[in-house]
Amino acid sequence: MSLSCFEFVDKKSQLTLEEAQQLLLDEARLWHQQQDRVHRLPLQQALGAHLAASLSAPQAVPPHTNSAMDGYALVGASLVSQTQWQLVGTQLAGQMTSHRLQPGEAMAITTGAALPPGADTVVMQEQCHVEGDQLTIQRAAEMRIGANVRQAGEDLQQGQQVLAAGARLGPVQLGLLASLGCADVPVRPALKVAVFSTGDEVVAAGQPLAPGQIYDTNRTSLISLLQALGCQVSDLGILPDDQQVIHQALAQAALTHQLVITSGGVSVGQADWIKPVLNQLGETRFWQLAIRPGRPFAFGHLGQNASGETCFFAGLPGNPVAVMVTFMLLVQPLILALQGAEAGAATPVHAQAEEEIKSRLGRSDFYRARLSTSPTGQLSVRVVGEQGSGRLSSMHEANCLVRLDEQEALKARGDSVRVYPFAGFLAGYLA
Ligand SMILES: Nc1nc2c(c(=O)[nH]1)N[C@H]1C(S)=C(S)[C@@H](COP(=O)(O)OP(=O)(O)OC[C@H]3O[C@@H](n4cnc5c(N)ncnc54)[C@H](O)[C@@H]3O)O[C@H]1N2
Ligand code: MOO
Repeated sequence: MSLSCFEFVDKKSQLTLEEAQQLLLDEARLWHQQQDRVHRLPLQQALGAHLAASLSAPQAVPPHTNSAMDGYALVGASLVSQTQWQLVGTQLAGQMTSHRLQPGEAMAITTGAALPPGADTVVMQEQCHVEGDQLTIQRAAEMRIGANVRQAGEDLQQGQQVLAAGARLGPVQLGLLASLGCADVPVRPALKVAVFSTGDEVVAAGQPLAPGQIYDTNRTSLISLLQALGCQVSDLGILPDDQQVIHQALAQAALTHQLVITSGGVSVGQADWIKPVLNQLGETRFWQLAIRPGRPFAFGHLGQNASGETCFFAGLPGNPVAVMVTFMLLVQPLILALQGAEAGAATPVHAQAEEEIKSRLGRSDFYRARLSTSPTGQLSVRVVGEQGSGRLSSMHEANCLVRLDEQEALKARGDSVRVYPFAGFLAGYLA
């Protein structure tokens, strides 16, 4: 809890967002050089994981040339010379006839069935007429040779790189690997992350509130954000504003995790113990950023865990919106990098300001806002709701953050502004 009434700020010691992001990515790169963590997961357990190695197609997809329609397979050149074809059998999906079709012959075929030898064209059933074993085709001469046929390897060729190392495995990527017959994949193991809330005033949901107390918002937000990134999360509860207890709890958590995250107690108040404890247990790599919300943000190391790996620490501010914003801008890129992702921090898009926007202070200001698309495809954005960093309800109204830097103190209506859509952060698979 911050009890100090004065705000003394040494602006020179505050990193910009980009400086902080770069430092986090450098730390993650170093960490990866020190250990080569790979394990194999069955495809259906690999959602959200990152590939540890690039993967090439062991075989072509589709493996055989096949029909895209239910209909009749024939020799395409015969469409101009014939008016009738003799039906010589049926090829269902999963079957493989050895009969080689001659120009005057046709074979009934279903969607997905391999083309019989000699055939190169399929005519849709709806354009055909069958009597006995004789097939006639409406406007046969207008048909395209090669119509309704999917060539072997037209989706993926054998040996072609399908996914690069670091790719995030979402539903699309997992489907692609399944189409190649992969039963399991080499991935980076899920990051083990411990989450604490801190503060004497903070109470877990389900308990009665005494005067002066509030419910714990941040643990729930953080745990769900971490789960969406595929982390293995330990919910370690709420710590009181007590240096000894915090010291003990962080030291213990550092033994079995790769990242420990706290919220609250990271500012300059009399009861803010996070920074001193971080310095006792390990080291602070940076503290205080030139962003709002989220200036008090501590990043560092808590020494080594029981596996000999560096255990990272992120001390987020207590205000619930500052938690969300610093997670999106800083913790998420760190986690993605530690989990071996190829993508870095989210990049902004540009949109027209629907109204004037003023920056409030000499740092990067992130406003909760709503991004819309006009019928002509023009992106526009307006700030929504109250911007106090304790006011989570305006986060719910918003679908993006608008960023105004120190040198962009005022944006007029119609000016272009930088926007970070939540979809880019929260969907994760887009990263
Ligand atoms: N003199 C100064 N005071 C403050 C500064 C500063 O630079 N100088 N920075 C302000 C900013 S910016 C923020 S953000 C806060 C961050 O302070 P702390 O990280 O020490 O956080 P607390 O003081 O513990 O809490 C802030 C606020 O958030 C509420 N909180 C805390 N944890 C939770 C939780 N789990 N769920 C819901 N709400 C929580 C807490 O009750 C406070 O209201 O410091 C400013 N002060
Ligand atoms: O981190 Mo604070 O007020 O900038 O929310």
